[in-house]
Amino acid sequence: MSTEEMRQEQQFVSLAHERLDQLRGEAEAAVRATMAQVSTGRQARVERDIEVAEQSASLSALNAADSGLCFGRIDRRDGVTYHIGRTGIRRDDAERTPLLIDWRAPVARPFYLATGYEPLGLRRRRHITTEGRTVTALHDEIMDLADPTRTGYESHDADEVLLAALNGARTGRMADIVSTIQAEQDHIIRAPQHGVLVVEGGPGTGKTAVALHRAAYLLYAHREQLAKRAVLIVGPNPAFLGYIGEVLPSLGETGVLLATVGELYPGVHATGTDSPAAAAVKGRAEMAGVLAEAVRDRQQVPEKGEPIVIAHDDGELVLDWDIAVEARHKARETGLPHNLARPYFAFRIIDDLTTQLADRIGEDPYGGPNFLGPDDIAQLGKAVAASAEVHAAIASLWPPLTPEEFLADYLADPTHLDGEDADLIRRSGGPWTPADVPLLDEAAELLGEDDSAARAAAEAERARQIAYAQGVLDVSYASRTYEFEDKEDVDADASEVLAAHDVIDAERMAERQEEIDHRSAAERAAADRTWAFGHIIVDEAQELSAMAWRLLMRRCPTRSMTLVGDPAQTGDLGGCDSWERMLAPHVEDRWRLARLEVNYRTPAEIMDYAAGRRRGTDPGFSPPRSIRSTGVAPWERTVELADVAALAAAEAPEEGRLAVIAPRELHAELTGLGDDGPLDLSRPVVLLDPRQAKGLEFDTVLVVAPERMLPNDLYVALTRATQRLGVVTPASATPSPAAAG
Ligand SMILES: Nc1ncnc2c1ncn2[C@@H]1O[C@H](COP(=O)(O)OP(=O)(O)OP(=O)(O)O)[C@@H](O)[C@H]1O
Repeated sequence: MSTEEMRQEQQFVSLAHERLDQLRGEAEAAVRATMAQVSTGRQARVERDIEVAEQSASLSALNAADSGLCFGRIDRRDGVTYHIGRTGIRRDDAERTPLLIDWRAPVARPFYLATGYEPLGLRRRRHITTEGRTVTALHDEIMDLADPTRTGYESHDADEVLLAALNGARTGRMADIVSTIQAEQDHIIRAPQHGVLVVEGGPGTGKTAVALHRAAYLLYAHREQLAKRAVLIVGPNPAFLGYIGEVLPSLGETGVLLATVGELYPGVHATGTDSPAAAAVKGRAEMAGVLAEAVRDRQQVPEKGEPIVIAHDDGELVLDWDIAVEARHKARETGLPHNLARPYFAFRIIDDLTTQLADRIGEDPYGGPNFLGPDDIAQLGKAVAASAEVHAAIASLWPPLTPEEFLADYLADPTHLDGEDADLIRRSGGPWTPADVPLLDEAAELLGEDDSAARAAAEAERARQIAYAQGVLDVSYASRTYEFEDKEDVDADASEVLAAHDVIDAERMAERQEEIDHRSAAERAAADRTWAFGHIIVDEAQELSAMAWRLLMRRCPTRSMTLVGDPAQTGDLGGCDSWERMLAPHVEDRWRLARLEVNYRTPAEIMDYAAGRRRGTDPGFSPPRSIRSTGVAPWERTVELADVAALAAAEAPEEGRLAVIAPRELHAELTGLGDDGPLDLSRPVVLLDPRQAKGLEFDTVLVVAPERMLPNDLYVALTRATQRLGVVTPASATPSPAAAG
C-alpha cells in the first residue's frame, strides 16, 4: 500500500479543516461584530437580529460539517480530481476556486452513481474514512478497467464501506448516510421537486434516510424558494421525530419543521388518546361531510309559528320563520364558511326588521304612502343594528363559532353517524387527541375565521402609529429653527441639512416602525394554520387517515410532496392500504411511484424469519432482499414475563441498544424494564409497543407475545433489529381480548 497516497489524502483533509476553521472564525467574528453594533431604533435592531440569525445559520452549517467533513474523491478520465464533502468550501484565492464539493452539487453525482458498466467519466472512486481530522482508511474502486494505475487501496468488496456503516452499533439516534448513498436512493433524493412522489419499500430499505437526504437536497437546490416557504417533515410520533431529529442538522440544514399530524394545529396540544376504533372513525373521509352537516345544523331558524319577539325602543320586532329562512338562504348562497357568511345573515335580518319597524311607525292610517323618508329609515336601521337584543337573537340562530367550541360540542353529541360510530367517539371534555386535530382543521375550514375584529384592531393600531409618527415629525419641524438660531441669515427651510420632516411623511414613517417578523420560515409556519409549505415529506405515510391527508394537502397547495411508506406495515385501522385510494381525491392519478428494493437494516436470517411468519397470513408475501447476513439465526423461547428483564440484560449488546417490543397491555407485567416517564431511546434497553417501534431500529430486539400482535404490527416488530432477534412466548400471562384477534 502506498503510504504516500495516505499522506496526500491526510494533507488534503487537514487543509480542508484549516479552511473550515478559517471560515468558521470569520463567521463567528461577523456574528460578534453584528451583535456589538449599537442599534438605535426598532428597525435597526430588527435588521441586526435578522443578520445575526443568518450569520448564525451559516455558522451552525459550518460547525455541522466538522465531523466527516471530507468522505470521498472522484478522479475523472479528463484528469480532474474532486474531493466530495458535507459542504462546499472554496479556497482563499482570488478566484475562490472550489476546494471541497458539496455532496449535493451536480458535479458530485458520479460519486454516487458511477459503476463499472457506466463509469460516468470516472477513472476511480475513493471513499475516505476519517476519525476526527485523521484519515484512517481509503477504499478505491476502479471504474476504468483499462487504467493500469493501482494505489494499493483497491477494495475487493465494493460494499465494504457501506457494510461497515450498517454493522456499526446503534446509538438511539439516526445517523446520516451521506457518504454511502446508493444509486437507487440517489435517484429519489434528487428527483424533481414538483408533484407528488411516492417512495415505497419494505422495512429497512432506507425510506426515512432517503426522505431526510431529499429534504437536504431540495433545500440546497431550491434554497431561495424553500427558505421562504419552509419544508415540513411529518412523522408518526414524537419519539420517532426525536430519533431522526439529528440528521438534517448534521447536514447543516435547520430550516425544516418536524411534526406529527397531531402537532399541526397551532395552539392545540393533543395529549389525549383515542381507542384505535375511535381514531379510525374520526379519520374516515366521510367525517368531512359529517362535520359540514353539523355546521349547517348550527344555522337555525325559529319554529314556524314560534317567532322570536325582540323588545325594542320603538316597539316589538318579530323575527319569524320566513325572515330567518330567507336570510339563511342568502347567507348560504354566498358559499362562504360559517363565520364569514354570518354577517350576510345578520344584515338580511336587520334589514327585514328595519322594514318591519318602518312599515309600522310610518304607516299612513288612511292608506297613503309611508310617512318615513330614506333618511328616517336609515336612522331606524342604525338603531336596529345597534340593538344588543337583536344581536343576541341573531347569535342564537347563527352563532359565531370557534373550531374548538364547535368540535367539543360535536364530540359531546355526535350526529350524522350511525349509533355505534357515534358511541365510539362520544366524549365530554378531556384533552384533545391526535385524531381530533384533522377534525379541528376541517372545522376551521368550514367555519372560517372572521378576522374583521382583528383587522379593525390592526387598522386602529396603524392609525395610532401614523398619529405618533406625525407627532414626531411635528416636533422635528418645530425644532428646525433652533439648530440655526445662532446663525445669521439662515433660512432654515432652505438649509442643506435634511431633517426627518423633509424626507418622509407620517405614513411611511409609521410603516418603517411596523414590526418585521424575523422568525425563521419554519418557526412562522409552526404558528400558522394556513401556512403553505414549499415541500412536504411524509414518513410512514401509510398510517395517515383520510382526514389527515385533507389537512396535509391544505398545507401544500402546490402538491410538492414526497410520501414514503410501506402498506405492508400499516398499523392504524384508519390508515391506508393503497396509494391510489389515498391520493385519488387530491391529485387523481398525477403522482409518481419509486420503489426501494434492498433492505439495509435487517440481516437475511432475521428477514427470512419475519417473512416466514408473515406468510402464515399472506402466503404470497415477498420481503425486500437483505444486503447482508450475520450468520446468527433468530431464536424462540418460552419465558415468564417477570423474567424478560433479566433476559434483556443478558442479551443487551456491550455497545449499542436493545428493545423489548411487547403489546401495550403486557407492559405492566414486564417489570424492571423502566416503562415509566417519556420514551428515551438513548437508554441501552427500552420497552416499546409495536406502534412505538415503527421506523426505529436497535442492535438487538426481543419480541414478546407475537401471538397477541396483529400481522402488520408483528412484521414491524420483527424487522427492527440490525443484528439479533429473540422471540419470547410468555409462559403465563393474563389472557387479553387482542389475543383472539
Ligand atoms: N445508503 C446507506 N448507507 C448507509 N446506511 C444506510 C443506507 N441506506 C439505509 N441505511 C441504513 O439502513 C437503516 C434503515 O433505513 P431506514 O430507517 O431509512 O429504513 P426504512 O425504509 O425507513 O425502514 P422502515 O420502513 O422499517 O421504517 C438505517 O440505519 C439507515 O441509516
